[in-house]
Amino acid sequence: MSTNAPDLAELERRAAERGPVYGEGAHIVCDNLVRIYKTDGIEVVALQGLDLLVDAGELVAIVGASGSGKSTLLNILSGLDVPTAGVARVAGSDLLTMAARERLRFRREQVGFIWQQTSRNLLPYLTAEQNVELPMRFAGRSRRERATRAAELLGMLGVGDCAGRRPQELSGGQQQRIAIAVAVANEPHVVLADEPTGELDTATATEVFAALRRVNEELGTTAVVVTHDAQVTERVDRTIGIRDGRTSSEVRRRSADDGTRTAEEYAVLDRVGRVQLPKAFTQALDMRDRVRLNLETDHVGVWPDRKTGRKADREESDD
Ligand SMILES: Nc1ncnc2c1ncn2[C@@H]1O[C@H](COP(=O)(O)OP(=O)(O)OP(=O)(O)O)[C@@H](O)[C@H]1O
Repeated sequence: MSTNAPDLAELERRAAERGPVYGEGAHIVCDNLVRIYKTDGIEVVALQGLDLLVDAGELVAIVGASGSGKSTLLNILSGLDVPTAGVARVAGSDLLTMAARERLRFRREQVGFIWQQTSRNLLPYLTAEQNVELPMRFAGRSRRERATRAAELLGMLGVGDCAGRRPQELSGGQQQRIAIAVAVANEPHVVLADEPTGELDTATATEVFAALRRVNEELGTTAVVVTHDAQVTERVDRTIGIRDGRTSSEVRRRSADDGTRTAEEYAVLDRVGRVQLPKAFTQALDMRDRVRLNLETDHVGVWPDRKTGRKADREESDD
């Protein structure tokens, strides 16, 4: 062995010198997250190295084409599904290494989930109030505490008058607002919603999204919403685009002092320096296989490779 090899103390010193760990301080951390489904010997890579950071108290929307991996991501973050590889952490809980008992507790107490299908969120034979109390019963809360919190949440979400009614006696919008109350009953760190307004008309969808926003603002619950609803994406500050199982783009919206909203689109730069160019850009310039890069003082230029770009071929044959 070379006498120059670093000893243990030196290796520890070097490790301590490295910068902060990726996602340190973030509430939700996905680092190179992979989920492969195996059915009948066929492998489907639903997530292929997805990176995502969400801060505590944020409300973010996730968008993407059908099959891009949105539901897979939410199922992992909610503890329903286990990733194949990578890192997934929610409020400090490691979703890869969690034991079964911890996972059950995580699902009951740390996250709340709202499904698109109103019928999936509530038990049909219980009243709205009983539905909200149920997760608190599982968490061992007293009868009085359960009743007080259920009444507070239903009132806050504008469905206090529905407390004694069963789901079939309620509209879709009322059911979804009660589902939000159920999801946050145990004061979870995070609420996850998969197309919560997907089955609703525009006016009702607005009310349901307003209820979700209220929970985010007033209770401080971090919220991640998968949606196709432009109304939702226009109202959140951050919309994350997923393409082929990876985070590909991000739109940040800000409100100016006069109330107007401005949107800026970003591409995601991952830790190893990869950027996914939007399909519209690569198609417009016929970029494929490889591109030429140029470092300028304040930006990086990306050009189609003259040899592979079909337009370039045509231009060359025209010369
Ligand atoms: N349980 C499963 N077994 C096998 N393949 C699956 C399973 N769940 C999802 N997939 C596959 O993983 C990929 C991602 O699916 P996912 O449901 O996460 O996409 P999505 O973006 O939520 O789509 P949609 O908007 O249609 O709901 C798809 O190719 C899908 O067919």
